[in-house]
Amino acid sequence: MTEQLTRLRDEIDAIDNELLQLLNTRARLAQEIGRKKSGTAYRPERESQIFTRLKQLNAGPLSHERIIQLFTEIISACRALEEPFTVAYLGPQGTFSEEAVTKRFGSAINTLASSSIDDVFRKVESGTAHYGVVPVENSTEGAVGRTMDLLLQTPLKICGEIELSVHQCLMAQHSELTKIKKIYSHPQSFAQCQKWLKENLPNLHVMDRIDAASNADAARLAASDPHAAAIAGKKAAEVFGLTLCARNIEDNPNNTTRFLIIGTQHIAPSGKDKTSLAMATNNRPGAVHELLAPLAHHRVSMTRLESRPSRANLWDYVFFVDIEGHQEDEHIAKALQALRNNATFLKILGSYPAA
Ligand SMILES: O=C(O)C(=O)C[C@]1(C(=O)O)C=C[C@@H](O)C=C1
Repeated sequence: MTEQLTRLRDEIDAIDNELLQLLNTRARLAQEIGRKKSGTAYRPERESQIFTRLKQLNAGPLSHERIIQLFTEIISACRALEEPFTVAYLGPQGTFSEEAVTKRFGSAINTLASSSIDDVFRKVESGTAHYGVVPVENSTEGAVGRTMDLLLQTPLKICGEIELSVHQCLMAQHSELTKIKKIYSHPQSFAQCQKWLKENLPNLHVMDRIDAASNADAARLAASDPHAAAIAGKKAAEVFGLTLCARNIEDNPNNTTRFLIIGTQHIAPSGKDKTSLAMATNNRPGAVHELLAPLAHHRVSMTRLESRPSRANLWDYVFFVDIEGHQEDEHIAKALQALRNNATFLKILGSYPAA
């Protein structure tokens, strides 16, 4: 080893020693905050402010994304010292929902894989889990109707949102593509990877594509067959001990799924928030225009508008609206009051930091 290399490694050792001390000092401060504050340890508004500040300060060479990932783990470890908590998500293990949980909460939490979106809501409502993570919309597939229907009925609040780039990978027991005779995946994932499959595995017939209940299930099946591969997220490869043969094989690299964090907690303003609402109005010409007019009047930006058939009456609709701002911001509070006067039904689903 050259002298220069030894010197550089000595410098890294010295920095690691400092980092170690600083991390434990940070952990002790978090413990002290945990003893002093009332309520739960998880404060998404504070975490969002920390990330915004770090992104502003970060001069590289580490990317913003890497910095957020590293600090998510640091905060996750500190939070766990304050209070361990459990997050339920749409399972099985190895799904994109699980990736979303780790992206936001880090790995120092307990997770509970649940069999359905209903089951995630039930686990949080009954107190079995402190928070739940459910998909709400995908940039190519659209809204997840079941999540929206349950938001109408539940006493729970939206406490946060997570945006996850959905990257599909081909995985198998080995990386020899020539040995692969069949592929398992969820039909939606097959649809998202058509072009790659045609170009890279042209000898595989459509008949050799076998639908699975979920991507994670596909990975589980491929793990027991040396002639099979699966298309799934990279988390599934970790869970089932598979080799990644190809990454990012989706036709549209911007495919994103948005998840909601649901819980019982009221989230304080972070300075960059969203508020989600569900509303209904009379079924007559111009009613929707009138209903939403207060948003324009109070200069509130709407980031999403989605309608769902109401379960109560045929041809009645519920409108799901996301706006920029927190319900405690003055102009938002005024707009909400005006909306309440116009609507036949209004439910504030939650105010939370924007992803
Ligand atoms: O500031 C707090 O309330 C903390 O508990 C500290 C801390 C952190 O590690 O920075 C940990 C958990 C919270 O979700 C937010 C921040």
